Amino acid sequence: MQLLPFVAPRTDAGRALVERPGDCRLFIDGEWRSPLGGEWIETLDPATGRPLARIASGSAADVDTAVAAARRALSGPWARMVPAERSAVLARIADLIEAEIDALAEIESLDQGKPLGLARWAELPGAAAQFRYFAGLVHGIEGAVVAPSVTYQPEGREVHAWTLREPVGVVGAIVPWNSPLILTAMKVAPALAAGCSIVLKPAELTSLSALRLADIVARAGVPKGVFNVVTGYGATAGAALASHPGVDKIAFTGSTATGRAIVRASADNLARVTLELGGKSPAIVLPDAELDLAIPGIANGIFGNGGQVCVANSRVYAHEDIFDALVDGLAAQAAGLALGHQLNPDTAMRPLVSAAQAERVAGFVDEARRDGASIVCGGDRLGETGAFFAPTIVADIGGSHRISQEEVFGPVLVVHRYRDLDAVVGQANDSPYGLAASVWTRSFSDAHRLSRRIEAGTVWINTHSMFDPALTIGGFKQSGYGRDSGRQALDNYLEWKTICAVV
Ligand SMILES: NC(=O)C1=CN([C@@H]2O[C@H](COP(=O)(O)OP(=O)(O)OC[C@H]3O[C@@H](n4cnc5c(N)ncnc54)[C@H](O)[C@@H]3O)[C@@H](O)[C@H]2O)C=CC1
Ligand SMILES: O=C(O)/C=C/C=C(\O)C(=O)O
Repeated sequence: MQLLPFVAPRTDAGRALVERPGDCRLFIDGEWRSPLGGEWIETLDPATGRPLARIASGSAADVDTAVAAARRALSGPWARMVPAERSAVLARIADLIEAEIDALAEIESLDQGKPLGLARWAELPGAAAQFRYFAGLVHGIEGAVVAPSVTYQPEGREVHAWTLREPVGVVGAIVPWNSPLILTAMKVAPALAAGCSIVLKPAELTSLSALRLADIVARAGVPKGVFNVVTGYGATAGAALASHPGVDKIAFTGSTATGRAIVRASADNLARVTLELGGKSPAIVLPDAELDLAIPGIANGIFGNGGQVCVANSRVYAHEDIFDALVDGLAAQAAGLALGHQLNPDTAMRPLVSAAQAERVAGFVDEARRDGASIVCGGDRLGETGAFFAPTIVADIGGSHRISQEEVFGPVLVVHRYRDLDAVVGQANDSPYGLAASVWTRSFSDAHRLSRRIEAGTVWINTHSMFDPALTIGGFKQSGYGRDSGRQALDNYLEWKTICAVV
């Protein structure tokens, strides 16, 4: 298959990555610093395998320095800033992301492999929107006046009590590589809004947009030490941050296995932890579904961003009356997706984040094939670097097979046929995960009843993967705990303090 070719970047930032790969240092205490251990990691364009930059490989010593800076910053001007000022700084971050969005989009697209249009028109506006939304919520941080019923106050005195919200302290934010800047914004915006200081550890494959964000955050007026970025591997920089006694809270998005490791690493410090983990989200298609909506919606939910989306609808349960029409329609959508370099404006299906990820995805599909599954379309790695994976539909495989149960994190859809709606709810819920689901039907009453029975943090009706800063997102079961986005996310970064006074 012919892949759409590389197209030269249009911004200075994009051209610099392609033409002059340089070194990207750590951002600690308001300064760019070389890693103490002197180690670097090469970051590649996943489509071509060509180097874009070297990022610093942060060590435990770098994490120590960053956490110390973040602790000092907690008693600095950021914590004392009045809400209107802090809100204005967050809004300025949003303004700067928007002003520099073309450069940021090329950085994100080249580094991560996502189509330029997805970065430019969806994810980066989404990142700016997170900062704008939490800029608004800064004004809503408030406690309550409480009327206690205690009877043991001294004669003639009164008891007055009230609650305050205070920043939780130093936040260690660890984010993955699938949607780097928006997932970073989902942690950093509410943490800043709450008055916390932050040490961010981006994914080693995709750190470039986080480093550009550090520059933006500083220019927006966030004081030094409040926002620090330590790039590096999970096993070194990530593990050091997760176990650091100076960190009050860990906010993590990534795999369930690493989520467990983070809980273990933070246990001795009893750091507060929120986890947005893996998923195996089902789409349930009823016999009366509008296929004109369901086919492109489900195709986008699994093939968009190469299926590297935590909420991707990687399992479909289609009623037998519409199964063939749905699967034919999905296969036609898959066939219409042009694979190519992420900067090519005609590319719809991008390379996966790395050749290793494509290899992992191929492992799932090959195993299903060996176990008797039908490969309706796709099924193979493509391209010079092997990072491309064709959009794939797998049928005729049981619900307990690994490909129906585990997070593949690639453009691979498993389709199951059902007859009985009650039984299909059980099948949809037969998963260790509970991140998201969708229901496709013309009957709002069926959709409403089903959505109450599905074990998932989000249930979409006649759509999938619809994100908004105001809509909280997070998992049931082993998809994690705590929430990103929405008012609920702000709570992750705030403590309650009770004041009780005899007057
Ligand atoms: N649900 C989601 O949003 C994501 C799910 N995944 C799943 O995980 C699979 C493997 O991808 P990985 O890159 O290995 O995911 P990962 O969960 O290990 O990586 C996410 C982040 O955690 C960091 N990390 C890794 N080990 C760590 C540790 N011991 N302590 C602290 N931080 C650590 C990484 O450096 C990265 O910044 C994917 O194929 C996919 O199935 C991966 C990324 C996101
Ligand atoms: O585009 C958005 O607004 C959010 C994207 C989020 C993901 O890709 C994810 O959580 O995996």
